[in-house]
Amino acid sequence: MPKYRVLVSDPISEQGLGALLTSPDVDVDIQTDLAPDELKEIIGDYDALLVRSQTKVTAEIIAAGKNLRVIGRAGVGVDNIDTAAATRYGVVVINAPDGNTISTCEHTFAMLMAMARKIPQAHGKLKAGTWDRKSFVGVELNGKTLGILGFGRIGAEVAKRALAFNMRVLAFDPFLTRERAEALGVKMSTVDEIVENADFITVHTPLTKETKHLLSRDQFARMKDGVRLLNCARGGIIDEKALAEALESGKVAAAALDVFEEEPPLGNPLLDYDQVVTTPHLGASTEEAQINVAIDVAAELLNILQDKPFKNAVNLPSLPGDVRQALEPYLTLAEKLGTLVSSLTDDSVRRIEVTYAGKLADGQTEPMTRYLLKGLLSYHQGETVNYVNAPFLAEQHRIAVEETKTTRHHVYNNLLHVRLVTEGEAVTVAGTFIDGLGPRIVQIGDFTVDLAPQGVLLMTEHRDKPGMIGQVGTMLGMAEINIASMQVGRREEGGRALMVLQVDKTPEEETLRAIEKIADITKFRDVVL
Ligand SMILES: NC(=O)C1=CN([C@@H]2O[C@H](COP(=O)(O)OP(=O)(O)OC[C@H]3O[C@@H](n4cnc5c(N)ncnc54)[C@H](O)[C@@H]3O)[C@@H](O)[C@H]2O)C=CC1
Ligand SMILES: O=C(O)CCC(=O)C(=O)O
Repeated sequence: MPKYRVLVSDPISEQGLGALLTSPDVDVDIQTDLAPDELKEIIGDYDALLVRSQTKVTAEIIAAGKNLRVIGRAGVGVDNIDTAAATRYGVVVINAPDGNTISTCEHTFAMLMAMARKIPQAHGKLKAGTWDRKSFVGVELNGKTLGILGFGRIGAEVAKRALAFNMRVLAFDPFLTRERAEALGVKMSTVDEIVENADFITVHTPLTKETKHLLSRDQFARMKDGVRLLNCARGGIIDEKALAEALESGKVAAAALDVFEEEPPLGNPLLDYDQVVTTPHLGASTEEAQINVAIDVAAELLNILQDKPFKNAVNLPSLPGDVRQALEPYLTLAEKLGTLVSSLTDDSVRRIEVTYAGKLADGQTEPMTRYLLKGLLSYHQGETVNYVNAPFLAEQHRIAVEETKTTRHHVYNNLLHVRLVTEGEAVTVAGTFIDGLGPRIVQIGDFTVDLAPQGVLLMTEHRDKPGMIGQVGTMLGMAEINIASMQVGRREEGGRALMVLQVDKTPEEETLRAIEKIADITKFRDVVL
């Protein structure tokens, strides 16, 4: 009996979806002609939704997806998915960033050459019966300067091909380093340098607030006369109105467009210009790319559904496999400490102070804080909290999160210390990971303890006096609750003391309340880790 239901709502290569289609855990429904209302009506039945670019995954659809855990995009751009809404609802959004790089790069290059040699125009005229050799004089690429805005996967592949055609390549990307540019044989440049010096300019960024109209009137005014532009990334990176004016004036000699601000671009005046070579968003439309992206997204989707590590989440910071593996034990520890510290107070939480000490301070701490918040918030909010939405929910509850790192600790090689500050008090726990022993809780409040973070914990704070352990033990015995292990600690003889019992199952409410009422027990808590 399959455990998970996956809805595929756009045409995606079935060959590539093999891993999903053959998994005994998964039931796949392919329905590629759903209207938005129909999708909204049925999405509640599915654990995962798999789309290409046609399906608009709006906040409304995500809200209706009561069981939705993951949305997969068979491709790179996720602008058809409301990722902010997905984060709010704790739904992971994944994409397939590698599978269509080469196809999109090759398409860009095909467009570049088609534009330079006016191939589509000449083709059309000849097919219409006219042998015209005068109207289609083109330009060579040899020796020309190509400016690349956005030097990620596709931009870098375009550069390699341009260099093979003996072009000079200028590149701008906020993450491009001089060393990498030099190694690839391109010149690291500013946007202005590209705008002012390039014969051809191609954009390969995502569409964001910063890249919207990256090339607009101001930039066109500073370009070389007769510059040629390409957009095989996202409509809107080049300002379409400004482009139309620049084509009109002759400033821009030609443009090659695979993408548009509105798709399909019905009535878009750019389609009327003879100098515009165009395709209907075909960058990734090859047999290979469609199989590759489907394979990648199917594998990741399955990983998420089966709670295995995954890497291509768009709304979660990505962790290289080895980093994730090294962090794994601490992630579990962090989540358990979050639950434990939350169980120690009933007040509303204002601030969480997390200290990463020893070797924990050397690496990435964000994932541990995320897991800690998940444990902490789910103590009160249950299953609505997950690793995706925990930081968002903390922010929404106005819980301040403060991280401190200190590379040394006088006792432990690694220590995760959590102080939770509420309106009226502050409670503290700490844990460590000991090789050969596993995760250990080493501090509860101001008491030193040593216990594995697992199972049912009963914790009392009481006055240190004879008979306290016996009274609690007797009550548990009468309720047939077996004690697996016990820790006691005290500040000083006759002073405040702590008892932590690990028991085999959670006692009934009346047993818990009876223990709580024992004279000299000042605080009593139970928690399942
Ligand atoms: N036409 C089509 O069918 C396809 C289009 N695409 C689109 O191509 C674009 C690039 O894809 P990839 O190279 O795979 O992505 P990528 O993530 O590998 O590269 C994008 C690069 O843009 C850079 N960038 C971001 N903001 C920038 C800015 N303001 N100025 C300059 N660079 C900036 C990033 O640092 C990154 O290196 C995406 O928008 C994607 O959706 C991708 C595949 C197919
Ligand atoms: O699915 C497609 O063909 C569109 C590909 C695309 O634009 C992307 O991957 O960003």
